[in-house]
Amino acid sequence: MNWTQELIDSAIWLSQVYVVTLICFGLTVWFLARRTVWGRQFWQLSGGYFSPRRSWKPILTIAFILFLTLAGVRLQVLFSNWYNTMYSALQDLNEAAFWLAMWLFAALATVHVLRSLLDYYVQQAFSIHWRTWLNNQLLGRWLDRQSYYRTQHLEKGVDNPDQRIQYDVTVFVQSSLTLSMGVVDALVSTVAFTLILWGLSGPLGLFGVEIPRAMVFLVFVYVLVATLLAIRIGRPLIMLNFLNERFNADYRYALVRLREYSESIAFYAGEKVESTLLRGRFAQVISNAWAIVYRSLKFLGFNFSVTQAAVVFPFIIQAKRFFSEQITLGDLMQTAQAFGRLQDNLSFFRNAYDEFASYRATLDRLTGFNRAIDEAQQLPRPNLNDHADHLSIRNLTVHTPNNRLLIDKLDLSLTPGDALLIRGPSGAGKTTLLRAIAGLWPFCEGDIERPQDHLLFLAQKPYLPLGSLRQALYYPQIVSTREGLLIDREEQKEAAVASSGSAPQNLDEQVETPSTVTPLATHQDPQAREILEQIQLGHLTDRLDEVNDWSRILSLGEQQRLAFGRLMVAHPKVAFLDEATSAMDEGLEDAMYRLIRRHLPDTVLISVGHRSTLVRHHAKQLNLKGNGQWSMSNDLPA
Ligand SMILES: Nc1ncnc2c1ncn2[C@@H]1O[C@H](COP(=O)(O)OP(=O)(O)OP(=O)(O)O)[C@@H](O)[C@H]1O
Repeated sequence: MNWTQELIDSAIWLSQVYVVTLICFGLTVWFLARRTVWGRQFWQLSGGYFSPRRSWKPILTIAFILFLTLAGVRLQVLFSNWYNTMYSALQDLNEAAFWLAMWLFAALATVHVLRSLLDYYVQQAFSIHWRTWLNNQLLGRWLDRQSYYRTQHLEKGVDNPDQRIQYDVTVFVQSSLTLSMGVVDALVSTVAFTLILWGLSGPLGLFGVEIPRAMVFLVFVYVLVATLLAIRIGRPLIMLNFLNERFNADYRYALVRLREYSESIAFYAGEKVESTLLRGRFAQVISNAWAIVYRSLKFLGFNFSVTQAAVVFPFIIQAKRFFSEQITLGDLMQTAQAFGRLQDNLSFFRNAYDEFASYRATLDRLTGFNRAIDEAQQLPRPNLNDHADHLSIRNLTVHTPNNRLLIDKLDLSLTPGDALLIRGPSGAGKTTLLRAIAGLWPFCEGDIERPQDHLLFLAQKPYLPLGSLRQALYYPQIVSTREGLLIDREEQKEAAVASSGSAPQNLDEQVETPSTVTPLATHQDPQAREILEQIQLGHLTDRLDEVNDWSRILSLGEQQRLAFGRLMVAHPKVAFLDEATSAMDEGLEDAMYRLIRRHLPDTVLISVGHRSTLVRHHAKQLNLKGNGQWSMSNDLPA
């Protein structure tokens, strides 16, 4: 074999095959994206990423990855030829040729290692960019126009959105790449090794008929039959994998809720109920896992048998020609190697069926997620004019999701400095009215005028974000303190480096949790400290920059006072207080309302509450009856 010529041939082969593959790859993607369900799903999710109008980079990178994949195929062909050279040298007892083969191997192996590393790097970099783009897309859509909230009003909501955004995106990107490049690799290798095998195989007599180049035909028939059977056996795995993701996510969610509501559950001593629920969900996971095991046993058992039978097959067929000296030992070994490669390549489709099954399940989940967002955004909204600087409601009718009338044709107008108290029996629709004004409630019609950005809603249990107390106070404004998570990430990197020298131990201890992170430098911010004093949380001024789970540390009354602090920071034009003082004693409640009135004299206050002590802070009162009827009373003692 002339290895100098081989080098030139390889360059020519690579350039020709590259052009052909590039065209075929493009046409196939185009065809699949138009003609198959999953192709359309893929395009719906990622068409934007590959659009040249956005950037040429993704397409160019894919083209480069394709080139590296083909270079890999060519290297395998060269290795196959090398086997022939080496075994022939051994058979001829040609020492010089043997040592030359060793040098050749060193050169081929070096190129192989470099190509593999470059391929790994480019594929990973590409996946990370693609994943970042897709994550931003989904996250943007999920947060846009409150889809994360409104999807709960859909008839068929969306389960485990967290899993879909975090996990499925990663799997989708990785599998798209490995599957598509796997197919290219398998197809091109199939052609290349078929040609090698064609040159090496001879005729075979079967039932009195002589089949020329029998081995090539036999391997194709063999793998084709095996693939068809494997697809039949493996089909149920698609559904089982889909269910596996869902059941695991459901179980994880139940565990997260146990953590979130640990105190309430502990007070109720609700361990039995929780345990039943958790065990029930885990049982689902396990029974599905068994179903996967049994189905995989059949599937893998079949695959293993097919692969094992293929090991001796080429030797048996070529043995006669070898012993009659028609072919050399090198030829025999190359036949076995080429047959093995061909078998592997053709079997790619059979073996990858499993991965393709979960890939389709992932596609279903991601497109289902997108569809739910679209539907949520199409849910009706009241006519919201959010450019006004006052609050005015005309003809507002509010229903429950099952069409029970809550409020009928409400008219209301409030000017700066007004204070309105909404009262009524439980379930009358007080909170729902606030939801409607916020634009969150789809089941209402009418006209609402209100300011756009200067609204603040305080719920009975204020939401405290993850982070420092300062961030909780300024929420929803973004505060430029260093985030605990940032520090965490640095620490994780350090831990990863520290553990790289030895087997990782006690990673839990090496990576600290946010609550034990070194306290951040306290900001000398007089406003925040002053506000804390005014809302009677002066004892917390030195802990403003402590990152902690504040919703667990602060009592409900303290959290409600912190929410009043938010009002003072935000200076809203309209503030909604939904039972926002329920956990305070009457003295504190009075102090908080007076404080707000003193600091925000022009803010429109709309409170929801049952306590009669609230009446004195509100000159107007709206009474909801719960059956659509309502009444307004004005000029109560302020
Ligand atoms: N997401 C929902 N799906 C179905 N029904 C809902 C939903 N949200 C609220 N409702 C129903 O709408 C009605 C009004 O609820 P809302 O929370 O507004 O009452 P409320 O007057 O604030 O009561 P409370 O004083 O007890 O807080 C209730 O009957 C409630 O069950």
